[in-house]
Amino acid sequence: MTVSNSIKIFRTVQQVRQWRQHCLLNRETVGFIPTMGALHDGHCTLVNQSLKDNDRTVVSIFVNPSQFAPHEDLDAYPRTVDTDMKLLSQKFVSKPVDAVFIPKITEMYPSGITLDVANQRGAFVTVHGCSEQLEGVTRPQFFRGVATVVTKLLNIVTPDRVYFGQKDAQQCVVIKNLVRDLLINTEVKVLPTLREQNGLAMSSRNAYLSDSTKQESAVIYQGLTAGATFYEQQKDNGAGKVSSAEILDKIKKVYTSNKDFEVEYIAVSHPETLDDLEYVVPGTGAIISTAVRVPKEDGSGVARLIDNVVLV
Ligand SMILES: Nc1ncnc2c1ncn2[C@@H]1O[C@H](COP(=O)(O)OP(=O)(O)OP(=O)(O)O)[C@@H](O)[C@H]1O
Ligand SMILES: CC(C)(CO)[C@@H](O)C(=O)[O-]
Ligand code: BAL
Repeated sequence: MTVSNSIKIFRTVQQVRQWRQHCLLNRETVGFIPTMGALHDGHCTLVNQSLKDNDRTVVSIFVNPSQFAPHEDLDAYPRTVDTDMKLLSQKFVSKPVDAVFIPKITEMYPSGITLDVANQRGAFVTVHGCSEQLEGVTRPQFFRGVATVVTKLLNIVTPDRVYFGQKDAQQCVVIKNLVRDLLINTEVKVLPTLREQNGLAMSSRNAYLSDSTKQESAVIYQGLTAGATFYEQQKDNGAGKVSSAEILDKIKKVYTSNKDFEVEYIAVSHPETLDDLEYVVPGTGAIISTAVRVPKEDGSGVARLIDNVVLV
């Protein structure tokens, strides 16, 4: 166990468990933020909330292979541990995070792992619902991989509270389901999406984009906002329910303005089950979510950006 600027860096499960045991003996609550690194201000809002809510805060940085399909960007995914550590030591002036867990793949997957979607050795936690919708259509391995790694991480850290971002809305639903279904004694907190000034959701994958594409990608949130504004207007006019087709229409009109972007899906879904909704009923609300493929700066293909807005 090494200490850097008072932040403990753990590489093994055993080290985290010892530390957690210590917190328990001292009756200290623990907040946990799982990440894949390449930290940005969106991650920092999760960390800040944990620092406020808990006596101790631990962040994990682990690019989890089992949630990537073989053709996805596992190798290219930004790995910036040194910068991440600087940010975690400098950004939070009142109180730094207590610990960072940076395991190797073998530490997290002691029986090995294969990335073959049909036979995912090592990724075995399935969560009912959600896996065949939205993100699950294009990334069938994603939810099994996320559910597996988050279960492992929660088993290791056993935090009082765990923090996720609304940007990954479907992931949040999957994790809430798994915490409930596997009777895990941790409170799941979901915090709002932090955005760039132009509205683009902050994301580690934004590092793939040129400045001009980042500017143009503002259209993603503009479209979602057009849908949300239409919904609010209908609601204000006293509509008992609002047609999803009409909401989608407003969004699509905005999206046609950019021909280089390929819209993978736009969906109006139930906020808890993520089932497709024909109508949105005020009070129950909905999530409008989207995935858009935009050109990468280095010409090596496309980056897949996801975003969503919540209707109430
Ligand atoms: N803009 C944001 N606002 C709030 N939370 C965020 C934001 N971006 C990511 N998070 C949350 O941070 C946690 C760790 O996410 P991750 O490390 O995958 O970063 P990311 O920016 O989502 O990366 P990616 O580009 O791979 O989607 C997740 O719970 C995620 O939802
Ligand atoms: C939750 C998570 C850390 C699991 O690898 C990842 O999916 C992420 O960063 O959103
Ligand atoms: N933040 C989601 C992680 C992923 O896209 O793999």
